[in-house]
Amino acid sequence: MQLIARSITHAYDTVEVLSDVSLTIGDAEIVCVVGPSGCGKSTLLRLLGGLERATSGSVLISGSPPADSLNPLTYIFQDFALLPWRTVAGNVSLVLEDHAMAAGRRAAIIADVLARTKLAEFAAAYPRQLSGGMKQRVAIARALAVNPAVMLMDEPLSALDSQTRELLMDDLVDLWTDVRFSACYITHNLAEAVRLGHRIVVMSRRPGRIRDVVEIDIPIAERAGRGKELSEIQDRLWNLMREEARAADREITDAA
Ligand SMILES: Nc1ncnc2c1ncn2[C@@H]1O[C@H](COP(=O)(O)OP(=O)(O)OP(=O)(O)O)[C@@H](O)[C@H]1O
Repeated sequence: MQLIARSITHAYDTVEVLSDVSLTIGDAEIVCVVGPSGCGKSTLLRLLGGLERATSGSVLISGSPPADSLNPLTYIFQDFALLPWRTVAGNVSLVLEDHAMAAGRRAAIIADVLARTKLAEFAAAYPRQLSGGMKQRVAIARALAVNPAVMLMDEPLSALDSQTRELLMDDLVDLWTDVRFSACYITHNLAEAVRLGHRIVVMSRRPGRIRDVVEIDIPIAERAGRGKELSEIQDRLWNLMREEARAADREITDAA
């Protein structure tokens, strides 16, 4: 299945936030979106997921989601969005409870995604007992439970400290190698983008337009050992973004 944004323009009242954005998230592809603060990245993700409707342009799905997909699109947020009164297994179960299925199948799905996210031993724990990294792994497990065609990830690692972020990036690489999920992955962090993205979409400042798309042809599983090449790509991205980021920063400061 492909998720396609076709010439999206979006405004809130008179403020144009996105302008003529077209992009495709293909099968088994992680597309990272980077750009200065306020350029409309989260808005783009909400439009892709159908939470809001674009002022003009359209979001299309081409092809079929996996046969056993319960939800073609699912979100992963920065703040994990877990229910504190439910256990780890209970939080994952939540997304399955709207779907008619035998209790045995539900339990099997939960066990499978907890194993994939290395949380099997923590099934009975509550979110307050978990570190930030583990909480985000629960959110990832919950997203995987519906076997989505595309995961919509809004800065999923940015609430975590840098060591935890590194560990979770390794986990995401392992997971992708195992499951080959597709994702639109919003981030401020260029190191994350070059580690995880097959393609990196660089946005201009608001109204966000696509300034450039950088493809990385190093296999994701090999990137941990290719630091020099990744850092060159990161420099290239930063050169594309620097002036836009500076201008966006001045804009926000001026408005304060
Ligand atoms: N529901 C809304 N109503 C009005 N304005 C909004 C709404 N959501 C976002 N905006 C405005 O749209 C612009 C883009 O916001 P958005 O959160 O999409 O940007 P972003 O690139 O994700 O920002 P950041 O990188 O800081 O998270 C901002 O100026 C924001 O204030």
